[in-house]
Amino acid sequence: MIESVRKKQPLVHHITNQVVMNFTANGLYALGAAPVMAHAKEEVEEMATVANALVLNIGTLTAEQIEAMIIAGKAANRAGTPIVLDPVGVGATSFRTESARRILDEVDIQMIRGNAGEVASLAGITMDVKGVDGAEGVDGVALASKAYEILNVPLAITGETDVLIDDHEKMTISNGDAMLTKVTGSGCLLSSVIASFLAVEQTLFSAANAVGFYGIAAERATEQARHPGQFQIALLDQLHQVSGQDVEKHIRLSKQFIGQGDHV
Ligand SMILES: Nc1ncnc2c1ncn2[C@@H]1O[C@H](COP(=O)(O)OP(=O)(O)O)[C@@H](O)[C@H]1O
Ligand SMILES: Cc1ncsc1CCOP(=O)(O)O
Ligand SMILES: [Mg+2]
Repeated sequence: MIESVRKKQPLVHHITNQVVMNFTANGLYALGAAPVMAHAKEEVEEMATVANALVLNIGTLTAEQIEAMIIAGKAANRAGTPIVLDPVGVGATSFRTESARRILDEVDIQMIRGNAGEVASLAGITMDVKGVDGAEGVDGVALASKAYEILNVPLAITGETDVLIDDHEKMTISNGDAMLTKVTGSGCLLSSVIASFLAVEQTLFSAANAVGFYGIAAERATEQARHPGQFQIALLDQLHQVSGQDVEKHIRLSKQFIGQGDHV
């Protein structure tokens, strides 16, 4: 799958937060995609129409930016372009929670990627969320079915184990390294990596492949860099180097088929 991404070099339009813009752009260039950050209401419709995927990330949201996200989202929907929503910090403030829910009401989202605290809050499942980091000790695997039942949008809930869910399947992926939690933007970059893969193939397996690819890159990065600063750079280097064969060989993925009624 990563080889198809590198071949296609998908244009990934981002409306994203101010903290992670540079890191995200570098991460996408490193893996072989083409990022563009375009936020102005006056241009997002045009940009989303030509892009191969759209990322809506509410990390440093403003009222005007949410308007731009809805304009871009509707344009992407008209073009059949996949959209990933990163609900950064949902649950921490009511503005974040209400804005993310408004986006979900007005735009068809192909995948929500967030930590367990964010996804639970978005679904209205009670949890304690502070800032933009996940709630402590929350089991994403247990949360996934309940949250999917409520939100009815494919989910990637990340943490020590990542869980992806749609109508048909639930998948867990246990690649990655805790060092990812020491670098700001590691979740945001993953959302953009998923969007790059969905630009090539709009399936849950494609998103799972993106999560595995990213986790393997992080594992290799920690072999070279034991501290956060070096790790951030090593991660970019590994996103450039990990191959499709590496993913096939090292992905730790388990699948569970979902029959009728299993979500309940
Ligand atoms: N304890 C952990 N061990 C290994 N990987 C982790 C751990 N916590 C998070 N990750 C990985 O870090 C990346 C970002 O996930 P997460 O920290 O949940 O996002 P966010 O930064 O949005 O809170 C994902 O690839 C996830 O698998
Ligand atoms: C620290 C911070 N504050 C607002 S957005 C942001 C970045 C969050 O990035 P991530 O969720 O990927 O760690
Ligand atoms: Mg995040």
